[in-house]
Amino acid sequence: MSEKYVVTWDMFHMHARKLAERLLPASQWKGIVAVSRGGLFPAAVLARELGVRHVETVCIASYDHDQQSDLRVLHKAEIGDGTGWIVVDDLVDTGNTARAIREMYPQAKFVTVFAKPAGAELVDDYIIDIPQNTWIEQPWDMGITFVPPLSRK
Ligand SMILES: O=P(O)(O)OC[C@H]1O[C@H](OP(=O)(O)OP(=O)(O)O)[C@H](O)[C@@H]1O
Ligand SMILES: O=c1[nH]c(=O)c2nc[nH]c2[nH]1
Ligand SMILES: [Mg+2]
Repeated sequence: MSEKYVVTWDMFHMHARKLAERLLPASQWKGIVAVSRGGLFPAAVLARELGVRHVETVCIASYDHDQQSDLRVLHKAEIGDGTGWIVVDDLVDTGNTARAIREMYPQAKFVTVFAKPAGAELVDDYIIDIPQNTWIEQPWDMGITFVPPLSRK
């Protein structure tokens, strides 16, 4: 990936809240399924904003840091075809994970915070468009580090 898009916790929280607003009224939902691990973060915000207490997971791994590998489903929430459920992930990139989710839960409302063009059409809603050649650096993958002053560079 040639570019980087750095996401702070504040920005992530703001975008996730905006996503929650678009999922009102909350009474239409039976619960939320987080696509673990990335989806756990927006799922917590959606659950809080929508007053949802029933939160499930579908556990999928497809990247070793930034290297894509075979998609592995480690755990699957038993929610039938997904009717009345929100399924949330942090982002859609190539769309591989999204395609697997669609197959598992065809009737669920599948949402993400970020979407790249190759996967954008596979989600029902998302907040921020990101170019395909850009790696999204999520706040849970970063830490605060010392930056030397300009005069010492
Ligand atoms: O559209 P795709 O190309 O499938 O990429 C999107 C998926 O990749 C990341 O998960 P990852 O497999 O890295 O696991 P993690 O959520 O545990 O970090 C991200 O959280 C999405 O679930
Ligand atoms: O942190 C991440 N940033 C990305 O851009 C991405 N694409 C797939 N998986 C990803 N994880
Ligand atoms: Mg993920």
